[in-house]
Amino acid sequence: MLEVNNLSKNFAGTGRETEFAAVDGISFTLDAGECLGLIGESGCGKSTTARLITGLVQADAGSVLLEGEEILGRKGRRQREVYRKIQMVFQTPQDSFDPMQTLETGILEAFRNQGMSRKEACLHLPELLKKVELSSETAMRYPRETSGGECQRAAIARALAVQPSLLICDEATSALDAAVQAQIVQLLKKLQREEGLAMLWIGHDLALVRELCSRVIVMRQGKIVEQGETREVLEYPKEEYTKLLMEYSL
Ligand SMILES: Nc1ncnc2c1ncn2[C@@H]1O[C@H](COP(=O)(O)OP(=O)(O)OP(=O)(O)O)[C@@H](O)[C@H]1O
Repeated sequence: MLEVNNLSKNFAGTGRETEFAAVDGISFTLDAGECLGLIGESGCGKSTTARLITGLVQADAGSVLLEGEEILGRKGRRQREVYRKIQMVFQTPQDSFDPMQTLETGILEAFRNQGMSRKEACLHLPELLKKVELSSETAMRYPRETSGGECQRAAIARALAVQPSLLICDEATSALDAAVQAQIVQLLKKLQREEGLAMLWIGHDLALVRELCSRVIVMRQGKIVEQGETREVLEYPKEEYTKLLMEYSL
C-alpha cells in the first residue's frame, strides 16, 4: 500500500557542519492492514520520515507511492487527498485540538472537511465515538477538561472520521501512564483488526512494538540499519546497534 524509495532529507546543521542528512536514502514498504514499527534512538530521523510521507516536510530526493501513486511534491487539492488518506496521531493530543473548541466540535470538523453537511456529520458522530470508546459527555468537554487518554481517543476518532488507509502514530502513547497506554494500544489493535487500517508506529517502547507490529524497521542517523519480522529482529538482532537499543530499553 505504501512504498518508500530512497527517501532523503537534509537539514542545515549547526557550527562547521553545513548540512546533515536527517533521513538518508531509506526504502521500505507497508502492506494494507499491516502495523509496521519504526524505532531508533532520539534524533535518528523517525518523525522526519513521518513528516516526509505526509508532505509536512518537503523531501530532497526519493519517492513515496501510496496505493501505487506518487504522493511527494503534491500541491492544493491533490495534497489534501493525501491528508485524507494518511492521518497522524501525536504524543500530546491536547495540542492538536483547538483549546477554544470542544472535542466534539473538532471531530465534527473532520467530517465536514470531507464535504459532509453538519446534519450528516452529527448522525455519524455517535458511531465513531463508540468505535473509540469515548462517551458523548466526554466529547462535549474542552481539551483542558479531559485526561490525556480521553483526548487521545478523541484524536484517534478525528483521524478515523476521514476514513484513512494509513494511520501514523508518532509516540502516540508516550505521554500516557502505563494503564492508559495499554488501553490505547488495545484500542488501536481493535481498530486495525476491525477496520483493516494500516499503521506506522513510531515509538521507543519495544514492548509496545512487540505487541503491535508485525514488522519493524531500526533507524540510526537517518539510515535503516535493520528491518524484518518484529520477533526475528528483536529476539535475534543481527546488528550491534539493535542489540544496544534493546539493552538500553530493558
Ligand atoms: N525542521 C528542522 N530543521 C532542522 N533540523 C531538524 C528539523 N527537524 C528535525 N531536525 C533534526 O533532524 C534530526 C532528526 O529529527 P527527528 O525529529 O526526525 O528525530 P526522531 O528520531 O523522531 O527523534 P525523537 O525520537 O526524539 O522524536 C534531529 O537531529 C533533529 O534535530
